[in-house]
Amino acid sequence: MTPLLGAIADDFTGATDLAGLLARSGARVTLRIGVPDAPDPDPAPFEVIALKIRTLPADQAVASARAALGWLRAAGARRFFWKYCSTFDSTPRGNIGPVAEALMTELGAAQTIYCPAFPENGRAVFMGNLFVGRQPLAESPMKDHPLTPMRDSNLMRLLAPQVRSKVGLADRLTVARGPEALRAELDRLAGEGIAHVIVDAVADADLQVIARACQDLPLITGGSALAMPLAGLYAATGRPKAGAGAAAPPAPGPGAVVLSGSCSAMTRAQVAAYEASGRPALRLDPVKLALEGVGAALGWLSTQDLSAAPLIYATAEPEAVRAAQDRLGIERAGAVVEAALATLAVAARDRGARRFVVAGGETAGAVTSALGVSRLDIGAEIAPGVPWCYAHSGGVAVALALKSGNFGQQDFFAHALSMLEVS
Ligand SMILES: Nc1ncnc2c1ncn2[C@@H]1O[C@H](COP(=O)(O)OP(=O)(O)OP(=O)(O)O)[C@@H](O)[C@H]1O
Ligand SMILES: O=C(O)[C@@H](O)C(=O)CO
Repeated sequence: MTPLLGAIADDFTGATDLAGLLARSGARVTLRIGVPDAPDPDPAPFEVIALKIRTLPADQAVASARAALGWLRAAGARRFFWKYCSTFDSTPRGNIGPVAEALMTELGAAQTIYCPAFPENGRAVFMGNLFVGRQPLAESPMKDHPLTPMRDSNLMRLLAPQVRSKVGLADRLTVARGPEALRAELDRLAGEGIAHVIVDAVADADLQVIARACQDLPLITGGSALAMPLAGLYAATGRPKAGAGAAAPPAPGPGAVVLSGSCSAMTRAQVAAYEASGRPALRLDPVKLALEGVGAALGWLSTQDLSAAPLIYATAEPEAVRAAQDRLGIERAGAVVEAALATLAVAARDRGARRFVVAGGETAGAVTSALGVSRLDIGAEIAPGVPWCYAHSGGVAVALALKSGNFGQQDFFAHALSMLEVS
């Protein structure tokens, strides 16, 4: 069937987040890692392409997003979703705005909306300002993110330098008046030449209103949560459902590994809880990795019983991250960690690991690429925005939980693994 929605995600955990919430509609969701080389004769109702473009130079990000759009259009999609982080992570120059503007041009769209709100995970947009729980974004732990530190909470100010056309706001007071009022406000703003509209949302009911008002736009942009009511609306358009939403696990075997390159506050708590529960764990030091390579970590892994699901992490407090970045540079510090975790993932698979819990979007991108995964089927949700995903890697069936840095409860790693426990 032709896809009801074609989505492009700027990182891999973001893509599984989106795919998991689309799957709540009950319709089949296929997640492609990167732009497929060939068309698929049987695309799913919801097609998601995962890119790793959040921190790339804007021209490269735009080129990848255009290629993804081309594939989705060729598959028959006519409505599109540009998914970025619920904490609006971007470099100062992009890539949220440049990609949105490029997709708008391709689609002939005069206006689009931006709504990163994800109420279930504590992300709310009010008067154009993004909150993480009760904290403004710039006062939340996101201010210390290793690659995209967010030091402003105002989405208009963040977006304006990233786009050529004018940025405006449809605020909560308008959203509270319902879909028709929001539609009228978007038309009024369009009349003023405003192409990029931040839309407030603090609760799921707001997302329902926004979805109803905007469902016919060729391009919608936002966090994953807005796609959830959209999926419900599109899936209810009377087309047959192509298969059930959640895929079944492929009996992945007892070996497991947890790999964490996320330094978010929630991941730090999850790493600490997992280690405290007595699981084997190895901490990676980026400076040591840069000087000595990954050999010692591979040696450690080779001695581990993978049925105990060992943890390997570079996760560290902001001061330690800054110290590594001062020594190596921001990019190199991230890259050595990503490369090491990717190598360790392949080594773990070759020793029998079949379940992989991976924390961090950039990290997940590096790991899935190294595992040679090109397509994921979406399974049961472990936590809001984190489903188990099933794939093939090196000829074997594997299960992957790609966890966004800030998602999940403290016991996430053990909880995820227990869902696919093999006796
Ligand atoms: N100790 C460290 N020092 C410096 N950089 C690190 C360290 N540990 C991890 N990193 C890098 O920090 C980056 C973390 O980004 P990543 O996207 O993986 O996590 P996240 O941003 O918390 O997750 P998400 O994007 O899903 O919210 C990666 O590039 C990783 O390699
Ligand atoms: O939207 C989110 O918060 C996540 O899906 C994400 O993009 C993390 O990288």
